[in-house]
Amino acid sequence: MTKLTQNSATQTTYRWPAPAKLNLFLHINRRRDDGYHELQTLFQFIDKCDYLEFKITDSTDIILHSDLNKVVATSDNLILKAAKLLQSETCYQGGAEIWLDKQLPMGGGLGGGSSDAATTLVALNALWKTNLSQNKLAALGLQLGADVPVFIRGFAAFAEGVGEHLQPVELKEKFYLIIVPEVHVSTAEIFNAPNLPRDTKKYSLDNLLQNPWKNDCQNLVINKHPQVAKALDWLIEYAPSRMTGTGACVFAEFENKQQADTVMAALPTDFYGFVAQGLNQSPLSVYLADLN
Ligand SMILES: C[C@@](CO)(OP(=O)(O)O)[C@H](O)COP(=O)(O)OP(=O)(O)OC[C@H]1O[C@@H](n2ccc(N)nc2=O)[C@H](O)[C@@H]1O
Ligand SMILES: Nc1ncnc2c1ncn2[C@@H]1O[C@H](COP(=O)(O)OP(=O)(O)O)[C@@H](O)[C@H]1O
Repeated sequence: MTKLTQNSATQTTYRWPAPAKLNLFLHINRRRDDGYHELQTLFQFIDKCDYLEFKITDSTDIILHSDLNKVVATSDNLILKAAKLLQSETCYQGGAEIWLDKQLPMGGGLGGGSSDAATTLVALNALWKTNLSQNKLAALGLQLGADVPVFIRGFAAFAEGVGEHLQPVELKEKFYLIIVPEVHVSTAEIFNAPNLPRDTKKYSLDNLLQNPWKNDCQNLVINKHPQVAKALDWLIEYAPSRMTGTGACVFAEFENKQQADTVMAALPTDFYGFVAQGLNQSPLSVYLADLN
């Protein structure tokens, strides 16, 4: 991975990865009084990432350079929210310029926005030398989204609660063919749907690992979005396949890269997809360890 790069302002900066995740299974156990849902889910990272570059500035402004500014309002951007949260929490007196190289599809259940937020917290904590512990960063991350803590912790994990109780797991690092249907699925809309199943029984991790894996949001999304159903129908002919998160991306799992590449070569031209490997350690935590 190239670490040093020349950004548009011709400064030499570091290129921090913000990897995607898959939910290898996703069970919804209960709706809490605050509207959030208790889940049991299995997170694994994949080796497909957004990349962020940071320059520390004397002014307190936080400036983001990205095409994303055209689609996501500045006030909603999780990168800016993360940087401002860290700044106010630590009373840091400077700011930052940030460059985002967006590679991950948005709203696909791959967690790109949450991962960008986590990388921003981890990178600025190092560059600003604000020295917050990982526990503190994960707690700040949770204020931004239920998925942010796993990206800060950096290990594949069995998650409970709303996604913040994390237990490390060693999984096979399989290869996945991921199809990105041309549809944006809103996480809030799925969780608010009256017919979402919300009563899957809680099981022990051992039990869950030994039984077939499923995603409780999948049927709802398939019924709403024929593009997701079509992608899954195609994939399932080749290998065990499911949806990640609240969709819309679907993935098939393979023991080796050659098998995944062979099916990828047969992908109909009206689908967009890519092959990625599952990772038990996040590229962000590998990167941080190499820097230190
Ligand atoms: C369900 C998951 C599984 O990974 O799906 P994806 O979003 O990646 O598809 C995540 O936990 C999502 O996490 P994240 O995307 O950070 O969600 P948040 O911004 O915290 O919440 C968005 C909305 O989803 C609902 N929500 C989210 C998480 C949760 N455990 N229960 C909920 O009910 C809430 O209505 C909330 O307003
Ligand atoms: N830096 C960011 N990257 C992607 N999406 C972002 C970002 N900041 C805010 N968002 C918002 O978060 C939503 C969900 O993004 P994303 O994490 O890609 O999807 P998902 O939660 O389905 O995995 C986007 O549709 C967008 O409105």
